[in-house]
Amino acid sequence: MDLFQWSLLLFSILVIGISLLYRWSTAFNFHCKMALFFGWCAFWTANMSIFLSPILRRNPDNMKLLRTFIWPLKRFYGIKIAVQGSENLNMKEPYVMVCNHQTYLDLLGMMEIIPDRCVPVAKRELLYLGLVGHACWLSGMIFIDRRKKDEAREILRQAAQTMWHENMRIWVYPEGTRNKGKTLLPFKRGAFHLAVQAQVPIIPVVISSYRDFYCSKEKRFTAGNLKIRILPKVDTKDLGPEDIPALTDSIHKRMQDTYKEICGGKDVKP
Ligand SMILES: CCCCCCCCCCCCCC(=O)SCCNC(=O)CCNC(=O)[C@H](O)C(C)(C)COP(=O)(O)OP(=O)(O)OC[C@H]1O[C@@H](n2cnc3c(N)ncnc32)[C@H](O)[C@@H]1OP(=O)(O)O
Ligand SMILES: CCCCCCCC/C=C\CCCCCCCC(=O)OC[C@@H](O)COP(=O)(O)O
Repeated sequence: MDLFQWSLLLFSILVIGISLLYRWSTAFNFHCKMALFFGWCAFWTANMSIFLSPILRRNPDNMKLLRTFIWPLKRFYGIKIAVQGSENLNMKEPYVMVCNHQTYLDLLGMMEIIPDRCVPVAKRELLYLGLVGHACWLSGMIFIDRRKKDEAREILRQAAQTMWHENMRIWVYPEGTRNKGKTLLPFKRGAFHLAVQAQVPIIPVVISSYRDFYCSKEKRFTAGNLKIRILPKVDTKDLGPEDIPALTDSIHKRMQDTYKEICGGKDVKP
């Protein structure tokens, strides 16, 4: 091989090496940040469960603790969260909040705006995460088994009865699961039945796409900006079960349009 061929070979090795290193370091960075996320949540919930359970009773007020624990995470990650429409939460009465669900990181956005005495509806599997589950239970979260649909509806019916009595707000991810698609999934009806049964307003919340700074498939997680838009309340007064399909569809459409708007006017991949 002459000098030119040697230098070509060396150059190719360098380019491949640097791009591999970059890929590995991006993936390494991603895994470290995700480990921090789960480790952080596990650490604080375990502390809450072990040290505070003797003095705490199951109460939605304990959500304040989870909210405080989570708060520093966005700083570590360099995620700037811009909230629009927070005035729409200035209500004393109970309400149901519905929000789109993309990744576990939605917890950061949720805890940024979740009002006092508001608890999420969560999948029952969370309860089985030991001390994490216990802390969630202590915070008054509502657990449903998504496979036992009748039981889930009954749990929500009971929640509807206690919302006024206990002055509670409830946060539901109406897509029912995390969604990495370009558009919102069709909504499950539980949140809307809940609001109609309790005769409380619904407040739609939309979180913008994470794709600029986070993608689990590409193992990419950098600093970035997130927008949260809280939409005006939708009244459910005098609505009955027959109105639920139309109510669900109209809120889905508003949230879908808002998602598109806050993601820069285009369908995007989170
Ligand atoms: C440091 C800090 C750490 C913090 C760590 C932890 C933080 C943790 C945060 C946790 C975040 C965790 C986040 C998570 O875990 S998200 C996952 C859990 N959450 C959900 O799944 C909520 C969304 N799901 C629903 O709302 C479903 O509807 C349910 C599960 C209730 C039923 O499922 P199903 O598949 O059956 O629902 P369908 O909508 O297709 O409806 C089918 C039919 O049933 C009718 N129907 C529906 N509902 C009701 C009702 N209530 N009363 C009377 N009827 C009702 C409906 O009209 C329809 O009938 P028709 O209209 O076609 O005739
Ligand atoms: C480096 C990995 C280490 C893993 C250690 C696991 C220990 C668990 C520690 C902390 C748990 C934090 C709990 C975060 C819960 C976020 C709730 C959530 O967003 O659940 C997803 C659910 O809405 C929908 O579930 P699916 O999309 O149907 O599934």
